[in-house]
Amino acid sequence: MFPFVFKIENKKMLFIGGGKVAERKILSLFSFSKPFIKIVAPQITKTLKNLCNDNKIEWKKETFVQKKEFLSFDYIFICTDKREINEKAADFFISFQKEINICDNKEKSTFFMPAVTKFENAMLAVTTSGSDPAYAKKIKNLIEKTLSE
Ligand SMILES: C[C@@]1(CC(=O)O)c2cc3[nH]c(cc4nc(cc5[nH]c(cc(n2)[C@H]1CCC(=O)O)[C@@](C)(CC(=O)O)[C@@H]5CCC(=O)O)C(CC(=O)O)=C4CCC(=O)O)c(CCC(=O)O)c3CC(=O)O
Ligand SMILES: NC(=O)C1=CN([C@@H]2O[C@H](COP(=O)(O)OP(=O)(O)OC[C@H]3O[C@@H](n4cnc5c(N)ncnc54)[C@H](O)[C@@H]3O)[C@@H](O)[C@H]2O)C=CC1
Repeated sequence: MFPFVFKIENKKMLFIGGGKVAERKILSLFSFSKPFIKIVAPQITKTLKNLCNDNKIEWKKETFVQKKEFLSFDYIFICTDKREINEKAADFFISFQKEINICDNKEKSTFFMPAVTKFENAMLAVTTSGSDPAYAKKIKNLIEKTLSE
């Protein structure tokens, strides 16, 4: 594992599932940059619907099925509340060497979302590589608080 910093401005990101976890990740991405984001899910949160209405993201209102068109995305975030669906989707994208982040499967994920925050001239990302995400959040909050004092 290595904590690279990627330019994501013109990248295409696919979200499978648009619930609370997807919403948190999308807001986190948007607080740094403006990638192209498309969600495939039968239902999405109110906040995500608002982003759609403002043309900030796109929403395909359907359950996920494996399609070649999804292979044009650079990063795939798999965040449904159904473990078997997540796993099947993950295997599909892995077979095409895609970068994938799965909300409930750190073993199969090829990248993780760190706990992040932004300062005027710096950004902070804390990760435990999946071993304790709540701890990553705690350290981030602690450093954020200390630096803003
Ligand atoms: C592997 C990873 C994959 C990924 O999602 O990228 C992953 C996986 C899982 N998280 C779980 C639980 C929680 N995750 C959070 C919070 C965050 N989780 C984030 C990242 C990651 N989470 C990646 C590893 C990153 C790392 O370790 O460094 C953060 C840092 C970034 C973000 O998501 O934006 C964000 C904080 C953002 C912030 O506020 O700054 C909280 C706390 C809370 O929500 O307040 C809880 C409740 C914890 C508790 O209660 O103990 C579960 C169990 C689910 C279940 O039980 O069903 C799994 C699944 C598993 O472990 O397999
Ligand atoms: N990575 C992390 O930080 C965390 C991960 N989790 C995991 O994330 C999972 C999802 O959590 P929430 O977002 O809170 O759930 P949620 O219930 O809010 O959202 C689930 C989303 O999946 C969609 N969905 C369901 N079946 C689908 C299908 N076949 N195709 C496409 N979309 C489908 C739903 O329409 C909805 O948009 C949890 O089950 C848990 O395992 C939970 C907490 C933190």
